[in-house]
Amino acid sequence: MARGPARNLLYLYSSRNNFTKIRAFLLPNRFLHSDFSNPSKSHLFNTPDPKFSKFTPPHFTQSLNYRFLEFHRHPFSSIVENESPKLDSDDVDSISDVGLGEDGPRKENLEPEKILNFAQIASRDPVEIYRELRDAARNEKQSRTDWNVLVEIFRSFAKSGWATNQALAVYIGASYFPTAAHEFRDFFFEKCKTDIVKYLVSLGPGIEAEKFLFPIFVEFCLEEFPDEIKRFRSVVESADLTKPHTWFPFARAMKRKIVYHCGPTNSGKTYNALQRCMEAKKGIYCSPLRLLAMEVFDKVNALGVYCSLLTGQEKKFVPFSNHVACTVEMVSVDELYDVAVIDEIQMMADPSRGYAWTRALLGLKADEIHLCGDPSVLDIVRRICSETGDELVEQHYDRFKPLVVEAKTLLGDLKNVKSGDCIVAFSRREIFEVKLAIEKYTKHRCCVIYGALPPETRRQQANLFNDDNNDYDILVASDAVGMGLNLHIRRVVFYSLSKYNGDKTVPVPASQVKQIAGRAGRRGSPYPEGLTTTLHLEDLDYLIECLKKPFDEVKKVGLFPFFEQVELFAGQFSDVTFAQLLEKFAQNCRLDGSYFLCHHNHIKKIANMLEKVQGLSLEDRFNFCFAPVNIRDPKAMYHLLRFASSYAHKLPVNIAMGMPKCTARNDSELLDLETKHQVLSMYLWLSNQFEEEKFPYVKKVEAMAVDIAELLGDSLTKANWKPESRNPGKPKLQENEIGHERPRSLIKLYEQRRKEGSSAGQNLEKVTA
Ligand SMILES: Nc1ncnc2c1ncn2[C@@H]1O[C@H](COP(=O)(O)OP(=O)(O)OP(=O)(O)O)[C@@H](O)[C@H]1O
Ligand SMILES: [Mg+2]
Repeated sequence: MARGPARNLLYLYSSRNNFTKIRAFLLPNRFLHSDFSNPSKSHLFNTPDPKFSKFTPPHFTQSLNYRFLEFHRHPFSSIVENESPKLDSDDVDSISDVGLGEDGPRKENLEPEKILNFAQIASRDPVEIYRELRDAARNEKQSRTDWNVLVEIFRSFAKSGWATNQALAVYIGASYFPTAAHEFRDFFFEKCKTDIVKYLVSLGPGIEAEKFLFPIFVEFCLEEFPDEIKRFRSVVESADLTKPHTWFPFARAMKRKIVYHCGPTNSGKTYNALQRCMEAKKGIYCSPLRLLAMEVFDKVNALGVYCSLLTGQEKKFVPFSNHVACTVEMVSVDELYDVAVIDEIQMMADPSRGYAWTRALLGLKADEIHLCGDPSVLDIVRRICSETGDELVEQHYDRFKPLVVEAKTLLGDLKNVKSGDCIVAFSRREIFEVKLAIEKYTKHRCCVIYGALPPETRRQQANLFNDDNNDYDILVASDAVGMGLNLHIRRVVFYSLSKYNGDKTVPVPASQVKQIAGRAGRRGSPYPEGLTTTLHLEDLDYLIECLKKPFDEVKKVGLFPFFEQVELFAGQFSDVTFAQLLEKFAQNCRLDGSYFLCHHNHIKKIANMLEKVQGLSLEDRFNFCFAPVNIRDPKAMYHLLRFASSYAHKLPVNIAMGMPKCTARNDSELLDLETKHQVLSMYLWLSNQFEEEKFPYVKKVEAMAVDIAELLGDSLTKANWKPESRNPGKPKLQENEIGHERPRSLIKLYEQRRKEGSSAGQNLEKVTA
């Protein structure tokens, strides 16, 4: 296809290819982005080609090389990649010459000469445009209408998310961008030239104009703000979380084999991975929960393989053991293992704790690593393995027995519960309401499991439920039941399918519904075939929808900086609090496209509370902030503050907490026991993070924790009172007179209101207020 200058113009306004895309290879920066994101296609642009000669003046290549270096080194490659035009040879060949396209800027009625002029402006080197403006004596006069459009264009530029992101690439920070954009506007207004203004006006306010202005803006910034750029650059470089696989050179030096056991719940993933681990000379099992680490510790030892236990709270060293069961946060990336198991690998995407799984996968020094989990992170694990150079073997599993949905439901009446049922509710309050109602209106007795209970108590309740020789044949549980415990559940009944997320009540995500429902029917239990249903008929459709839904593919997994990285970053600032430092880190850190920075509001809340404690080093603060504490429980927070103060004053940290004498007689006594156990658990955790001599009461605290866990278990088996709320501000569900039936399905209301077109969150808040 012959391409003369006239045809080149038509390329610009092709109807099949949008304007941006085509303009992309006419402008140096766009050109570069293509080059950068897809080196294999770079020949399209780098080879001197007569067909583009009109748009590639000789100095262009020079300026391109310079930019290429800049962008190549810049940290936000993912941003640039996302923005890069996907231009390939087909794009060029398929450009039709039928006329103007829909996507172009207001060009429909432009005369050919104007198009030609604009094409020339669009294709000019921004460096040259910038210099021309800079060297101009003053602005050329513009019409009022054009001026007004120009003002709008610059207003939109200053607020542009796209430009703000792109500016990071040249180390103009997001907080500095508005100032820089403002100065740029003043500069432009002072020097503007009619042909450029006309071209901008033809584009109008929006992304097209922003993309045209941006490279000129960059030239302006490089010349005007070298100090700011330098400062921001060193801040950004010290918050570099890109290429996390390079943080573990020893693991990278190894030839590791990764085996991904991929499948739904109850399909034998953990069983098979553990078998392999037990056969190895030296193995480690990384658990998502303390409870599960304890289960594996017991199981492996019972099978005759010596195994130690390591969690934040306890270190049980078994003599001669070469195996260890630990919580994933505690895994050592220094020790060498033959086989490692990382359970529930999909937790890599957990907004708060994901970093611990990512670290284990990237950093473990093991010849063989077995990952167990659902398929949601399979793709990202493939990507990570191609970066790390590890071999990946995939083993896919199906459920031993399919999960059956009971369409009848409980018809809204808890009297229809049957032996072996697990009723799942999503708040402590609902759990106790359900227990109370079942025990009042039926002959069944209930065990309870929820997140605030110590693992020992959850286990005791699980054993009580699994044991056939007692009346405790119903389990009432929160989502804490979704992972870890070996439970003999015949049927999972969802009391509701909505959950308070700390802000508002929302439907429970499908992946969680699947995980919980999948607990019904376990191989080796008296009920190998699982059933699931809902209390209310109107929730059934949502349950079925969730179970049918394929697993969402995870696009990003969590990361969090090590202390050393935070320390390096802290060196850039003086006079900022630790919470502010974390905030700044989050604003400035650089991440590759497959990673996100884990939520750290919890850490910031503790950091703020500890701000008034003098004498803690940065490292002490960092460690205290990870303490396992319920930030919504003021008593627990008070004890943490007290521990940190004693530690800072170099005093022995004491527990100073009375021991309850008897089981709880009401809900507030039960809440008190829960808090007391959490405080003891926190003490033990801290004693493992800091020098033990600073926490001299570990033995006493361990004994107290065992006693309280027992008291909690005994209290729960007797509990027959109405629940209280630890957090009075939290929305409560409506209660009906007898307190065991919800009046209406929240999910149904949610769906209905969503159909009506208003926002789900607002609606549910109305329902739950
Ligand atoms: N080959 C096997 N022989 C005997 N028991 C098995 C076998 N495979 C699995 N089991 C038992 O089946 C149950 C479910 O297996 P496992 O815990 O490995 O499933 P999973 O896929 O990891 O489920 P989850 O997602 O719930 O963790 C366990 O009690 C396990 O001991
Ligand atoms: Mg498992």
